[in-house]
Amino acid sequence: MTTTVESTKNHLMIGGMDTVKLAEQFGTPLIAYDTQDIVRQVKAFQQTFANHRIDGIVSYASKAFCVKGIYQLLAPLGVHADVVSAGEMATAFAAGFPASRLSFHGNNKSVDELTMALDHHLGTIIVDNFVELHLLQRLLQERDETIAIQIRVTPGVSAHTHQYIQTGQVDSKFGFDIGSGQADQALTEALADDHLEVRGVHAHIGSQIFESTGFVMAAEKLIELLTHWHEAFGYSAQVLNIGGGFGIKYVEGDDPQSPEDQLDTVLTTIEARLGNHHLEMPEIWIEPGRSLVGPAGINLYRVGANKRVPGLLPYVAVDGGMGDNIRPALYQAAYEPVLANHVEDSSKETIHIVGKYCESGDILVNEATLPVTKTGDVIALLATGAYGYSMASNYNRNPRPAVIFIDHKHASVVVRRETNRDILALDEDFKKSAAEAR
Ligand SMILES: Cc1ncc(COP(=O)(O)O)c(C=O)c1O
Ligand SMILES: N[C@@H](CCCC[NH3+])C(=O)O
Repeated sequence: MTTTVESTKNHLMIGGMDTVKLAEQFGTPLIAYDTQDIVRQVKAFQQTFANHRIDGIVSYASKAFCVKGIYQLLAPLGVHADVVSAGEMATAFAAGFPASRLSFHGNNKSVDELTMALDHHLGTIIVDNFVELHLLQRLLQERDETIAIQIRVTPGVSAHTHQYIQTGQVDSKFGFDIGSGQADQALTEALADDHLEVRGVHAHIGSQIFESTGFVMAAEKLIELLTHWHEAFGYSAQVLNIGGGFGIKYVEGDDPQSPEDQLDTVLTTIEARLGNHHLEMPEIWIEPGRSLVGPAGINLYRVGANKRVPGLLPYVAVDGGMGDNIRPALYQAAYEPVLANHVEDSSKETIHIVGKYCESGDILVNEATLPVTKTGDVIALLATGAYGYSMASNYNRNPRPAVIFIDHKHASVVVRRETNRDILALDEDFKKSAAEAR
């Protein structure tokens, strides 16, 4: 449990520290993570693999939250990570994360990005399509180098989740299609190229998945594919990568099967199906993003203005909003709010918690029932650790918040708060350049 309530002061605590004091010390909006919550979930995944005596790799999906600090937290735990851009790669390198434990994902990797990956001898490229495959082959041939790859396929499984975050169905921009023979073609071409070490197969079926059924179906499909590849091409995979997507609880009423329980069920299926087909157990990879960092993070805001119209729910505005958390506006995502400086009170009211951005849709929590709030109060949203800071923007030229890690009751800034100077850093002086051109 990341957050608790301190009973004398009635304050919300994270990782044993008072959120009201953190808000004062570091300013708001503020994103705070309980590092030990992340560590605990990594260990729960690793323990599940160990219980099955399966060689398992936990490869953190960096897109959920990508800053140097997270790589530095995860590296000593033996975790791998996947990156999807030069920027994520550069962040991992800057943090000292071993390149051999990075895999490179993406449906449109550029020449420059693939070159960067090869220059740094990345552990794995997860090949997504034929254009990329052929580009990679050309680059490797020019350099006369080899690299390990996994072949990403679309298993034809739609996870039961928001349509924008489903990826495993056949009609998807990601991965080689199985049914039309594309995946076979990709394998054949890759096996024929000495510059590629084909380690195995990858699939990712979606995100925020609450129960293991989709994973089980995808794993069954992948094992069918591996059986076919074994029979048709004599190919034995060393890696079976089932992607990420383990769901988390955001609000009361969300009741996901725990990520490690979902994994446990999938591993049991994999063991049984491989046995039926007399295939050796490959290394099993998972790519959790949200489940590692989501529950560990909270956002802290300070209450400013409010608007009260008789007969309507009050609007209570905080000093952040869609710039630091786009998920409510983008996916109608729901979050649990807490009045951090006065958690419990018998008198409560229902309000809209809104941000400060110039969009009517900038609503962080549509109907929140909280103790009555006043200007200067601190509101926390819980479980904001995934896809919050990583999808943050400078809309309305607002600076992005600071991010802190709470580690054994010590708070460290892992990303400093942006300033107007940071925001202006990329702007060029058009007036000057136009005058020079004349
Ligand atoms: C290929 C791949 N792996 C892993 C993830 C991480 O997903 P999640 O954060 O839901 O665990 C994603 C994002 O959905 C992804 O596209
Ligand atoms: N950004 C999404 C998840 C996308 C997963 C990326 N493959 C979210 O906030 O829920």
